[in-house]
Parts: sequence; C-alpha cells; structure tokens
Amino acid sequence: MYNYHCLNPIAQIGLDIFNEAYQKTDAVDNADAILVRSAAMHDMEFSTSLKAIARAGAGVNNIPLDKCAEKGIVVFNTPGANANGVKELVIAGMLLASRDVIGGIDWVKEHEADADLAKAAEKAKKAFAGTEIQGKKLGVIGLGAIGVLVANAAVHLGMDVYGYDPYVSVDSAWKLSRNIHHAKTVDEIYKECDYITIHVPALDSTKGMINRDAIQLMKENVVVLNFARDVLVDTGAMVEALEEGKVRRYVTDFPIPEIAGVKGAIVIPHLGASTEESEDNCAVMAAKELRDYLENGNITHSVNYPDCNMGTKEESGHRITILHKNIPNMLGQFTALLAQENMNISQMTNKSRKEYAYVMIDVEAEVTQELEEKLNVIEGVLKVRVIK
Ligand SMILES: NC(=O)C1=CN([C@@H]2O[C@H](COP(=O)(O)OP(=O)(O)OC[C@H]3O[C@@H](n4cnc5c(N)ncnc54)[C@H](O)[C@@H]3O)[C@@H](O)[C@H]2O)C=CC1
Ligand SMILES: O=C(O)C(=O)COP(=O)(O)O
Repeated sequence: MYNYHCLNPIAQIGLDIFNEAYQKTDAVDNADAILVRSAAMHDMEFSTSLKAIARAGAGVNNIPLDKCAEKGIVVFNTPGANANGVKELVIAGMLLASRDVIGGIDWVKEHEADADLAKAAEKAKKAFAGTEIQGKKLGVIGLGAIGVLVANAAVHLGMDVYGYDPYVSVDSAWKLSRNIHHAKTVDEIYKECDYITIHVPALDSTKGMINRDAIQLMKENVVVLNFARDVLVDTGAMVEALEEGKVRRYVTDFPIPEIAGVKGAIVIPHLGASTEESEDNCAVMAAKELRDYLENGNITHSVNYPDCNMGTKEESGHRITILHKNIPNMLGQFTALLAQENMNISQMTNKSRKEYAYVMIDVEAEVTQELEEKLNVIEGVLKVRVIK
C-alpha cells in the first residue's frame, strides 16, 4: 500500500488514477508521495518514507530540489500540461493592456442605477478607448511550452513576433511558427518591441532579468507581461517606470503588495493555470508519473534526477533501484555485491544528470534485506528501493 498526501487541492480526475493500492493520507510524515501545486516546501522537513514529489504544474521554485535529491526524493513536474491555460490568459492580458476594458466595466458598475445608462455610456466611452494589437511587435522571452504557444497565437492575431531563447529545445524549435523573428540577444527584444512577455523559469540566472537597465532599453509606452514569476522583474524599477509613463502597462499574474495598487499595473491573482483543463491535465500527468515511479521505478519528467525507463516490472522478478551520487565506481560496487550473492542481472540501466545518478537493476532471485542494507551503506548511495 502506498500513501500519498496533497499539499494543495489536486483535480479528482488525477487522484482517480491511484488504484486500490493507494490511499490518501492527511499525515505528510507517512506519505510515500506528495502532490503539490504552488505550496512553499522550502522549510519542510522530509520523512524517510517520502520517495517522490510531483508538482502538478511547471514551475518548481517552491520546492528545494537539491535538498530532495540529497535525500533520494525524486521531484517531477508536468511540462506543458497547463501551457494552453497560460497562453490564453497572456492573450487576454495583452488585450486588457491595450484597451481599457477594466476601466470601462468599472464605470458601468458605478453608473448602474443611471436610468440613461446607454446614453451616458456613449458619452463616457472615449475615456476607455485603446489600440489594437494587430501589427504591433511582440517580444517573447523564453520559447518553452508557454512561450511557443503565445508566439504562434500572436502571429495568428497579426502581430509581428520576435522570440528569444538561447537554450531553446529541439521540440520547441519544431513547433515554432516560421514567421517568428529569431532575436539573437535579449536586448533586441527590449529595443524593438511594443509588447514584451517573459516565459522563463525562476532561476538564479533569470531573477531580476527585467531590471532598470533592461527597462531603460525599452521603447516609450511599452507593455510588459509577466506570467512566469514575480522575481523575474525588479518590482521597484517597474513601479518607477509605470509612474514615469515609460511602461504603459505591466500585466502580472503575481499579486504582491508592492505592485497591487500601482497605477498602470494590471495584477491578476495567479490564475494562469487555473482552468479546469489545465488542472485536470496537470493532475493526471502528475499521478501517472508517481505511479510509474513507485510501481516500476521509471522516472519521467524529473527535475532533479535523470529520466530513466526500463518498462513495466516483470511480475515474477524483483527490481532494485538506486539513487546515488554521480561519482566513479558506483556501478562496480553494486554489481560486485550482487555477484557475491550469486545473483543474475537480467536487465540494467544507469543514467546520470549533473551530480546525481540512477540505476535500475532487474534480478530474478529474491533480494534479501541484508543485501539491501549493504547497498544502502555504500558511500554515495542516497536511496535504495526493492520493488517486489
Ligand atoms: N502563471 C502561471 O500560472 C504559470 C506560470 N508558469 C511559469 O512559466 C514558466 C515557463 O513555463 P513553461 O513554458 O511551461 O516552461 P518550459 O520549461 O517549457 O520553458 C521555459 C523556457 O525558458 C527558456 N529559458 C531559460 N532561461 C532563459 C533565459 N535566460 N533567456 C531566455 N530563455 C530562457 C528555456 O530554454 C525554456 O525553453 C515556468 O517556469 C513557471 O515559472 C508556468 C505555468 C503556469
Ligand atoms: O505551473 C506553474 O508554474 C504555475 O505557476 C501554476 O501554479 P498553480 O498550479 O496554479 O499554483
């Protein structure tokens, strides 16, 4: 029996993937697996029973990835599963920044009791007029799952789109419309574009990317959209730019007090992925990843360990999985121990990713507790599991 704990509400269609071998627990301490959305996990203590964490979503900056790797806890995310939800809200954000729909709706609410509302509206509406996005230049920073969808949709809406991503994946490059200009530097985006939208993960290398210097390079009256993470933008610099009128609108999905009441800011309460479809997609993908890892040891879409797949575990056989440091002679020590026990290895796979590595070994004979302990105490081994 496996226990799983949900740190945030997770869509039922995903939880339904867990069969009778699983039970939901309120006690995080005895969980084999955790499902999470944006709950902050950096200050959490992790029990030895915890084997995996699945982030039902894309960004994993709420999870201490290295601490988890050191404890042999595999962290997964669900790449692309909520990308369409975010794309649609980014397009809405561009439209809300271009035309004062929000101001207009507020005006109607304020005048709802006016018997001559329609006539008054015809007079008042010039205050809420705007511009169209067709023909304007859009710069997309980060061409991953979301950036590609936003860029392609904007091309269809008649925008002139520039994309910047020095690490773009082959898959993303294949999906990208050929009408998108390839910006070789991020400065090109800052200098050229009327609308700039950022879709990169929050990393040490990206935090504060949109700072005073970047804003300085931008056109007067630019619109900046941030549906990625608040820390990517220097909020102080953005507030100044809005007050000076350099930035016309800042559309952000991250409500922090420093920006919430600022004129020109359109602040959304982190709704990018809050659609039925995105929530379902993320929950289903996360639950499938957890089941495949717990039952077969297969790792798909991990963000702190290498992906590794040896198919479904044979009913009759045993599978040993070892999370370990990526240092010399680990495999040699594992196979030597198995050889001492006269065990035949029927299949074996080993993959590494930066400082960490993973080995899956199928054996035909029963794996004794003693052998498991001997493997566990090898220097550099982080977690051993025997899947029966
Ligand atoms: N508002 C919301 O509800 C949501 C927000 N997000 C945020 O959006 C981010 C992006 O999501 P996805 O597109 O799904 O992720 P992704 O991993 O598919 O794409 C990220 C892209 O950023 C690129 N990149 C990394 N560093 C860069 C740099 N310095 N300059 C330019 N490009 C760089 C990568 O090469 C990659 O192509 C997530 O990390 C998350 O923080 C994601 C989903 C929902
Ligand atoms: O997937 C992401 O990175 C998101 O920001 C979505 O967060 P959420 O699942 O809505 O709390």
